Amino acid sequence: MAKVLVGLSGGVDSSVAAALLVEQGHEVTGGYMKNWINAEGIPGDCPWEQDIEDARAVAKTLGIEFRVIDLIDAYRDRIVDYLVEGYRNGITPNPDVWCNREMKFGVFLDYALSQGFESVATGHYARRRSLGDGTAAILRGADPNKDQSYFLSLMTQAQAARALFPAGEMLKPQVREVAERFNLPTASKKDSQGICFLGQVKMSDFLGHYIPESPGEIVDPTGKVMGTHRGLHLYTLGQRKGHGVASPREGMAYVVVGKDVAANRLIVGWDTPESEGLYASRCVVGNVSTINEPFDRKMRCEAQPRYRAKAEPVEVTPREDGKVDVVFLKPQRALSPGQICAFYDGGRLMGGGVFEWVG
Ligand SMILES: Nc1ncnc2c1ncn2[C@@H]1O[C@H](COP(=O)(O)OP(=O)(O)OP(=O)(O)O)[C@@H](O)[C@H]1O
Repeated sequence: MAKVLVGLSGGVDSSVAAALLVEQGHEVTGGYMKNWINAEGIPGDCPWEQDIEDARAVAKTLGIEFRVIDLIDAYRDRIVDYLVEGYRNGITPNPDVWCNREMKFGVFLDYALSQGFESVATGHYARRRSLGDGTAAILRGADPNKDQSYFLSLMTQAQAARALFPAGEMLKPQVREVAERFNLPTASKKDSQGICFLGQVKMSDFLGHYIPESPGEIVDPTGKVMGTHRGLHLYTLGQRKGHGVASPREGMAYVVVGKDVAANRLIVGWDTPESEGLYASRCVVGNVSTINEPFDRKMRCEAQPRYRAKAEPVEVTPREDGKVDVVFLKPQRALSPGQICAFYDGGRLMGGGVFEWVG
């Protein structure tokens, strides 16, 4: 039996993770990470007060200790600044993936270890397997519709060794059943969506607080002016909606196919493999982190370029600078610098990195 700190977010998945650990006989404490409190004037819709109340009520029902841990400064430094800087520099950052590495299994895990806990548990839909030699592997969650292992792809072995994901062994309907069986006050709470601290607020409204708009022309690949954009940082390769260029007819959509930074022009084209710039097979992935084995030689595995994308066969070759060259056997749509590339060996998460160059 272990002393475990469970990240209680006020949602049903982490409530059930805590309940299962209590049932298994562990010594469990619930911890809410206070990351973001909608500071004055910054657009956001983080329901943190309600979430703390819900997390506290879950802990009470389970008869476990509950703590609120103030990580506001670390969150601003490690997640919000990274997000804003990323958009400012024209990349597409993924704060959810970094949050797991830097916050939940970063400063929150450090806090847990300093307080005598052995592990941090979360409600992620992923599975962890002890490999017997003190190391651990992370597998895709049992529920293929909910699998969240992609978000854990920048975790290190040291972090995986201390992690527990009890809800990831179940399907979502089973998680709701467990919540009802334990009479948890979150049993029928709606799942949260999008980037947690933004809630229903649009990313563009949030960014508007930090980055001024800088309008320019939207052009098609021949240079014909099609409209006006509000600032290149607000658009992502492959984006279909929100650029304001109407589709001429059913089945023909304009999507973002490129950015001409020097001329401050956004380029739109047809959503087809023939559109130059939209599909790519070769890329360089940096910030590489692996959970079990390093990429120390040329390897075949699968890579998942986005949360809801399919993992596709790739060849990975290590480079002198610590990054890896990745070649997708089939060209992929809209790979964008800043996004996370998660590597898998079948159902096992090997690690991940950040797309730095796509060609
Ligand atoms: N503010 C927080 N404090 C503590 N733990 C958190 C917090 N936010 C998220 N977590 C942990 O990280 C897990 C995954 O976070 P995510 O935001 O993806 O939640 P989710 O999938 O909606 O799960 P839940 O139903 O538990 O909210 C949660 O299940 C929880 O264990």
